[in-house]
Amino acid sequence: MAIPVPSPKPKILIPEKVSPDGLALLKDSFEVDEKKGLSPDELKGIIGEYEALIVRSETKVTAELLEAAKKLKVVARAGVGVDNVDVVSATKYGIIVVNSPSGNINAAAEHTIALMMAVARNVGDACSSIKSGKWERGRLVGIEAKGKTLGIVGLGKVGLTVARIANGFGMRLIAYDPYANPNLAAAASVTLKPTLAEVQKEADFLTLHTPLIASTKGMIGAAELATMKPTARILNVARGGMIDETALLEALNAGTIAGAGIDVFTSEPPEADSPASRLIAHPKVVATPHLGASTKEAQENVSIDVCEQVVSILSGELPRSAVNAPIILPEEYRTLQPFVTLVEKMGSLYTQHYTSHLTASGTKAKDFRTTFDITYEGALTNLNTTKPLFAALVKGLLTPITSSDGLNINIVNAELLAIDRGILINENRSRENVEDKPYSSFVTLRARASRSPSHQRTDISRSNSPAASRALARQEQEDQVIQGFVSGNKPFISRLDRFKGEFVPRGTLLICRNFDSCGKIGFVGSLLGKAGVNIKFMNVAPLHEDVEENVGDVEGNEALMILGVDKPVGQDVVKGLIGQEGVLEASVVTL
Ligand SMILES: NC(=O)c1ccc[n+]([C@@H]2O[C@H](COP(=O)([O-])OP(=O)(O)OC[C@H]3O[C@@H](n4cnc5c(N)ncnc54)[C@H](O)[C@@H]3O)[C@@H](O)[C@H]2O)c1
Ligand SMILES: O=C(O)[C@H](O)COP(=O)(O)O
Repeated sequence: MAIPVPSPKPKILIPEKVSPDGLALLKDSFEVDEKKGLSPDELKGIIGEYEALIVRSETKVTAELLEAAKKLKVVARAGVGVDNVDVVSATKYGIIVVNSPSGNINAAAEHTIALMMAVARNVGDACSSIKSGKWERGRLVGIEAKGKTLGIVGLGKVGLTVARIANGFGMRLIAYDPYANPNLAAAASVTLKPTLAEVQKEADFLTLHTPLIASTKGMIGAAELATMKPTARILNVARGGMIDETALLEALNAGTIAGAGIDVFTSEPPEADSPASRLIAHPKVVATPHLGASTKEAQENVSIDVCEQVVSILSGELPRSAVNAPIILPEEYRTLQPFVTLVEKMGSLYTQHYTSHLTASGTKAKDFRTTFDITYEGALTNLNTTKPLFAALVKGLLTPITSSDGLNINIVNAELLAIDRGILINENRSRENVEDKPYSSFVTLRARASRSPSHQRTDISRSNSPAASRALARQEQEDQVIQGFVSGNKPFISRLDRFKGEFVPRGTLLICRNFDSCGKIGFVGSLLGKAGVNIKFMNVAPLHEDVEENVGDVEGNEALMILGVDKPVGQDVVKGLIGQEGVLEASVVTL
């Protein structure tokens, strides 16, 4: 009689130090190999045997490694940041990437407070001094946190936790975060300021808690440091690259900044003789080697969180925090995919356009609102569920302002994430006849100027009285509106703000509001040409008829110019456009 050969257990590779608490969940059903210190070539040589890979921030999960990982189903990051994982390649190979977005929040917040107190009381300098046999009580007098102003940049999960702890120290709390939930800020006694400049100017301690994204890269440079108090101290437990390390070094040397507490660096570990390594050596700096998440408790949390998800995936179930999770289930794919793409692009266009446009006064107008109506018309009203569209909208709205690390939006968690951010989305279906339009379904996204109930607008629009018509015109002026449709499986935007005009939401777009008169196109084209930017297509959108009918002549001669360009347009070029030749406002978006 043939003896059945037991099928081998699936294998899991762990090339870094991950807490054993999570690994214990794996050991019965899987073969768990903990192999530290592998070179990239050694890792590539063995990865083909494994179905799961669990890493922290040190293992580089490259496209080359993933290509060799023929059996791999999941890469689990025991922490938040997936900067070390090539997520695009993982998605291409059908490998799910999961992380633990909240397991180390408290650890990062407490580490920030540890650095703040160490910098306030010269703990680093005092420790080196006493260890070298000195007794320098006079030189090492510090300051107290009580009564001082803590400026928080980025009031998300870690920023809010820092605020709550610092509140207990009796500090005054101010923050800059254009997308923060005002209710959560108020509950933590934090006053939100409209600009980073105000926070910089008032802060005795300035602490950074944003993701590293285009808008935060180098956000604290020489100009920003120059506006801070010379007694101010600066803290970074978020990501290297947000503070210009050379500028900070110069400010510390010049005595225009009093100290710094730094856990993260542009390059880790920092190269010898780099600005980062000179900062680390500076007596006014307390530095730690990316230890924000390195507590026993946080490591237990993240390890259990990701190991549970590895078990789910290897058992054929959906994980709770997949970085590259699908928004749509396979059976819905065919009908919904083009609309999911459209709605996600509308959300992303909303956030980028309304929070990055430069106006004639030269100031950046951040106008991110939190109450939205999304209306599905035509064939879309017959859908069984709009959950994927809702998730796509939340993803579109939030992705431009969050790094891929922290935000894994899918149909399961979209509503919760929106609520966390204080975002209210009313979904409506309208059976209005769209047969006269060149498409069968379209979607309207309306960000309300105030939290007025969604039915109010319908009531106004049904009335024919002049007063109601004026009220409608006012609302049209104040609401921010984006409308789109799908034709031939391709998404189109048909209205942006008060302007109608069809364009494909893809690539980099320069969007200018200008007086509708001759010469604009030539002017913008020549400025872009000088900057080496090529125009791929352009579209002029006049005022939308709803607005035109009701507003009269006041702004009737304005139009929107949308230019598809072949590369990003620098802020200096955008600034050069505004106020010239009737260009009133401009924004650059990448979709
Ligand atoms: N040092 C460590 O070991 C460690 C540990 C955990 C987290 N982190 C890092 O800490 C940072 C914060 O993490 P989190 O979990 O609180 O993230 P989060 O997404 O919860 O919060 C980030 C906040 O930044 C805000 N923001 C985005 N762009 C902004 C801008 N231009 N200006 C001002 N605010 C802006 C967002 O609105 C959000 O509220 C991340 O960079 C994360 O990678 C580091
Ligand atoms: O992204 C994170 O979770 C933190 O930066 C911690 O990274 P680590 O797991 O390498 O300590």
